[in-house]
Amino acid sequence: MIRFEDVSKTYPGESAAVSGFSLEIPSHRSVVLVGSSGSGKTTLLRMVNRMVDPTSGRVLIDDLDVRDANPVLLRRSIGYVLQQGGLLPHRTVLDNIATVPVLNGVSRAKARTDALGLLERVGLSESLAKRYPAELSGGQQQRVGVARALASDPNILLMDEPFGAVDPIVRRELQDELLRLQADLGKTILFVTHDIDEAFLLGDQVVVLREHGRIAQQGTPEEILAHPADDFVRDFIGADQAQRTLSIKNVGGQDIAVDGNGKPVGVFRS
Ligand SMILES: Nc1ncnc2c1ncn2[C@@H]1O[C@H](COP(=O)(O)OP(=O)(O)OP(=O)(O)O)[C@@H](O)[C@H]1O
Repeated sequence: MIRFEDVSKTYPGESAAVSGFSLEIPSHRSVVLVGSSGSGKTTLLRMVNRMVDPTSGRVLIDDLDVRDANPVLLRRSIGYVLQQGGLLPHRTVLDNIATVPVLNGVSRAKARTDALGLLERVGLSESLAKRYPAELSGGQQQRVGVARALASDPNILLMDEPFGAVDPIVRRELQDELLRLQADLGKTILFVTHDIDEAFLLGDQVVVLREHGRIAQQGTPEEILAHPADDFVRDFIGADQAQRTLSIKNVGGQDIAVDGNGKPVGVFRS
């Protein structure tokens, strides 16, 4: 469990990036922070592994104040996936994945064998193991980034716009892969995005942020979609947009769903 207790962060010379944010992320669940650029998402995520220390308030992991943890060991114990993969350019795919286990004292041979298993887990062929990051597609790099984050078998995964830089089709594949992995592994995931559709797809709970990390609404995707808290949330989720407004049309005895423009989007099955 991760708990943010009334945390604020003001960077030197700036107005508050985050102001009075509190949230509990239950173990084995995925929570998505979604908000516009500058709403404080990355700042909040980085408070968990102490890449950012709050100006006030505290962050707890299973009742341990992260400020009492050694930052290096804390970071090694938490998986972290970034938008650009964050892979080490001069290390092969296999050694990128094996890096943290080796730092944690696992033998290089075992770490490499485990890394091969992880490649398969994230849907990559073993034939990529000896390549360097620059020899991979963007989507493959992100998969390696996920494998690397999983390598030390962390309880917590922090994911900062991990699929933001790939095209929509690859992005959808990566999202499906993450859902499959999460069904298997049950990690505690804190995921950051500015894409509300991604948030609804991946989050057990979704937290919609306004500026300064203020929570506009938190709930399941269903709750937020069914009952947006206010006009800010309604606008943010596009509740009134044609593609979210569905109705039923009967065509030759078959019920189909059409959006607000009358465009068919699906079929009802009994
Ligand atoms: N190291 C820093 N020094 C000064 N100001 C910072 C620093 N990091 C972030 N900020 C500021 O804090 C605010 C929140 O930034 P943050 O990156 O947390 O937001 P975000 O929601 O993740 O944005 P994005 O979606 O663009 O990544 C912004 O106004 C940003 O300019």
